[in-house]
Amino acid sequence: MTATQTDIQTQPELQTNPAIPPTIRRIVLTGFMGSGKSTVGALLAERLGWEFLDLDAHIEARSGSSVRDLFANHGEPHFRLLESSALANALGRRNVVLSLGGGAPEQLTNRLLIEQTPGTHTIFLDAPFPVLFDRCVLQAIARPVLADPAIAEARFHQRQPHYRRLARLIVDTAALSPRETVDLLVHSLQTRK
Ligand SMILES: Nc1ncnc2c1ncn2[C@@H]1O[C@H](COP(=O)(O)OP(=O)(O)OP(=O)(O)O)[C@@H](O)[C@H]1O
Ligand SMILES: O=C(O)C1=C[C@@H](O)[C@@H](O)[C@H](O)C1
Ligand SMILES: [Mg+2]
Repeated sequence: MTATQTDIQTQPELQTNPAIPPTIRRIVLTGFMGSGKSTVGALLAERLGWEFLDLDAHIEARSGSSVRDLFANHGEPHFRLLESSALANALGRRNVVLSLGGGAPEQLTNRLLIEQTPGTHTIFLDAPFPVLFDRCVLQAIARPVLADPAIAEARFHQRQPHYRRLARLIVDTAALSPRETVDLLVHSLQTRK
């Protein structure tokens, strides 16, 4: 553990409702499947006292179907249309931590929406593909895009530049727990000028 992480964990004032710059109106978490967007997003929202919105759950609520059924019954292109529409809707909210699906930044229109919505602070949760793959295998969540690991790894590499370009902050989560990742994010947000 680094000195910075130790310092963060021993500062009790960082634990609840930390003040972050008022110019940040929403935090968007991006990264590949298994990077922890949903897990970290929920914890971060709790720490900030903000709403948490998971884009996959938002799509499921709006369509009345699971992500798995949307892929299986209508195909990925249809899912991507619903994802773009749900994203546009979600970006209208303030004081929200929005966790994207891993593929949302593949679409140019989605990247433009994220970049051009004022007050949006995007954070890229990164880790090497094998780490992410192992995390996903341990979870009982259906991820259609992981069905063929070789294709999934190719998409991981294709997406990396998009994740990076969108991000104000990039965090390598490979050696961190979800809690340590949140501590790091809160500290970074608080010290942002
Ligand atoms: N440092 C970490 N940060 C976040 N999650 C971690 C970390 N280490 C291990 N994990 C675990 O990895 C899994 C990440 O799953 P999660 O569903 O949050 O990923 P995701 O990025 O939302 O994936 P998807 O794009 O498929 O929605 C969880 O089981 C979480 O506990
Ligand atoms: O990386 C992807 O393409 C996906 C990630 C998940 O969050 C879901 O949005 C869906 O399974 C597709
Ligand atoms: Mg998720």
